[in-house]
Amino acid sequence: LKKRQDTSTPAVPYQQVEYLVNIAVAGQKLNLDFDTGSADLWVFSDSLPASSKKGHNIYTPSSSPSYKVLSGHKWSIAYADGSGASGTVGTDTVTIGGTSVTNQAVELADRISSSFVTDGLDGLLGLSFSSINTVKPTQQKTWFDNAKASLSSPLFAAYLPFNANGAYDFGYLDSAHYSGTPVYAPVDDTNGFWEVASTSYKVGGTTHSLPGNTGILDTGTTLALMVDSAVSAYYAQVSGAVNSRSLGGWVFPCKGTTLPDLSVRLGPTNYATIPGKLLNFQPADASGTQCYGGLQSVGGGTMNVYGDVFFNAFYGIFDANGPRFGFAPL
Ligand SMILES: Cc1cc(CN)n(C)n1
Repeated sequence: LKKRQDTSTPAVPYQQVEYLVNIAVAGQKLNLDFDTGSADLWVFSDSLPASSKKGHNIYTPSSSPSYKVLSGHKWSIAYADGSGASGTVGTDTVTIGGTSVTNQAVELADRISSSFVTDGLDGLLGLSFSSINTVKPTQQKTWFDNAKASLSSPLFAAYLPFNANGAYDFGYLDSAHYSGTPVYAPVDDTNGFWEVASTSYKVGGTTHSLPGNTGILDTGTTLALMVDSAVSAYYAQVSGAVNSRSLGGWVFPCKGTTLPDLSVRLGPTNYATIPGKLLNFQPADASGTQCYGGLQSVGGGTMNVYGDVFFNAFYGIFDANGPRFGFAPL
């Protein structure tokens, strides 16, 4: 698994950093973004315009003897960051690590939004619940849903250390990827996400309650996105922090700032503490004067999004038995 840092200045509320994993679709190797916040497996296909295909690995169904068209099926997905893709559907054998799934729905993109052209990925592999897969008229299952019966345990775990190679462990927990003992929170899959109760947080020695709030564990989102009251309370602890419209979110002086830790409650009991040093995402402007925060606003609603910033601090365990989400410090 390779981490790719998107170094462009954020023009949108948060950047997409891809965790690229090499998978083989019928022997054709592709770098896919493993996304626990969506349920579609889609790939750059040869039906894309030549300009979109440049620099990418392209899946060519015609050169795969095991590919079958899923006739009359279409898909179309729109992500929270404004990106999107759509196309047709087939099935093929998809192998990750040592596990192959035959007749896996592989969604062929014939249209993709511009951000995917510049990103180093060749598609996405959805790892949320299959209930939000976008294929019509017959909804399709995720690779994990199809694979889990053949795994030693019906779980996978995300190991995504900051600025280092990471891994996804399917079917087992790798003790080299975490410390201590994992703690677990019940998952409510009603919305198709790995969603847990997240009703309070701690910053600067104060505990703040967020009655009725939840959080989704989303490896496809780069940052931690929380409701505005929490984001304001956090940056109130950071001198010089401002919410900059022009820079696309909360920024603070790069020089001389020590960011506070942020503890978020996951489930009924446990808090996960993200060290402040992981909450400095990147310089927000060419001069490097202002730095862009790893915590940004989720916009409206009561659902926080715990993205890669969270996984930079915690091994994340997605366990279909329950379902439940476990975490342990890296
Ligand atoms: C492409 C993509 C995936 C996600 C998270 N599920 N976002 C926000 N964008």
